[in-house]
Amino acid sequence: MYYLKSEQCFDSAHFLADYEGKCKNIHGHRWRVVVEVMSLVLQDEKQLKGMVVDFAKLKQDIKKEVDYLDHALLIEKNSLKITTLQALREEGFRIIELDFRPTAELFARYFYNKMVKKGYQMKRATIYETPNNCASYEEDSCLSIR
Ligand SMILES: Nc1nc2c(c(=O)[nH]1)N=C([C@H](O)[C@H](O)COP(=O)(O)OP(=O)(O)OP(=O)(O)O)CN2
Ligand SMILES: [Zn+2]
Repeated sequence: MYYLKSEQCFDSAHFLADYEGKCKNIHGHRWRVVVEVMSLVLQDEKQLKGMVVDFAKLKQDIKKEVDYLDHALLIEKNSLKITTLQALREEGFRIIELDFRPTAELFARYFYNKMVKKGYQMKRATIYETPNNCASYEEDSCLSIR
């Protein structure tokens, strides 16, 4: 099996609703997204010969997803009062509502699934919330413990 690893970063704010502690406040992170793809075979065509995928394409595909979340306030749907959300939007802030709690674990699953939808065979997606803390999502190991 061949494995490729590529990473991108984005800077965004979030908060954890229903969290007792400092992370209930709006705060920012430089989120580091590390994507690992895999393949049993390598390509055979001239330009891509000997590659799983061109790093340039992999990088571009990750960057597209990461850029969507960049410089925004990432909120879990229904975690702010409608009037608060409206007021923030009226101020012109970029707000992205997510249908999940914006934790590192769930962002890892989010990026994993985004890359699967683009046709990649995923090994793992890892999200660093801080330089010291990260969460990973993968599905292979889940299958083997069923
Ligand atoms: N399992 C998880 N735990 C926590 C998450 C998470 O996504 N998954 N997220 C948070 C908060 O978002 C918080 O910003 C992280 O807080 P903390 O670990 O305390 O980070 P610091 O800013 O203090 O950075 P360090 O580099 O670790 O000092 C909380 N928990
Ligand atoms: Zn945080």
